[in-house]
Amino acid sequence: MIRVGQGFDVHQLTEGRPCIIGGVHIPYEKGLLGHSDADVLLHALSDAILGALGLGDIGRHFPDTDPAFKDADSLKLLEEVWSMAKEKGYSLGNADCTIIAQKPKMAPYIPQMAEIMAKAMNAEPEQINVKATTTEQLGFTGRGEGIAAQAVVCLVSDMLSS
Ligand SMILES: Nc1ccn([C@@H]2O[C@H](COP(=O)(O)O)[C@@H](O)[C@H]2O)c(=O)n1
Ligand SMILES: C[C@@]1(CO)OP(=O)(O)OP(=O)(O)OC[C@H]1O
Repeated sequence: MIRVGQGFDVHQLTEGRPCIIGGVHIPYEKGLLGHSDADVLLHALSDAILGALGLGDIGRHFPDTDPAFKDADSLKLLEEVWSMAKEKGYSLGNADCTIIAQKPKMAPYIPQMAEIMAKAMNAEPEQINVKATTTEQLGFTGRGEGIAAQAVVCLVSDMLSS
C-alpha cells in the first residue's frame, strides 16, 4: 500500500533564539520561537508522516503544554515519529518540502538538511527534496516576521516493496 501525507508549520522569528531548520543550525540574527527548538521544517515533515499514517499531528503526540518537550530537539521528535511508520511497516518513498522564508538564504544548507532528514528516516538523501522560496516581501514571511514550511511524503508499505 502507498500512503501520502502533507504537513504545514509556521514559527515566529525573534531575537535571542537559534535558527534551526531541517536539523541545521543556520547563522542568522534571529531564530525561531516555539516550545521546542521550533524547527519548522522538521515539524512539517513529522506532520506529513503522521498524516500519511492517520495518526494526527505532532501536537497530539508531543503536547506543547508538556515540560518534557521544552526546547526539545525536533530531530528526536522526527525519529520518534519515524519509528511509528516503521512499526506500521512503511518505508519512505519520497518527501518533497518547501521552506517559505524571505531570509536567511537556505540554499547553502539544503544538502545538509536532506542528509540529516534522510538519516532520521532510514532513507537516502536522494529521496528527499528540499526547496526554498521567498514570498517576494509579501505577507508575514515576506516581512521577516516568521518562517513557514510545507512537506509532502509518500510512504510505501514494506510488503509492496519486497
Ligand atoms: N530563504 C530563501 C529563499 C529562496 N532561496 C532560493 O532563492 C531562489 C529564488 O527564490 P524566489 O523566492 O525568488 O523564487 C530559490 O530558487 C531558492 O532556492 C533560498 O535559498 N533561501
Ligand atoms: C513541537 C512542539 C513540542 O511540544 O512544540 P512547538 O515547538 O511549539 O511546535 P509546534 O509546531 O507548535 O508543534 C507542537 C509541539 O508538538
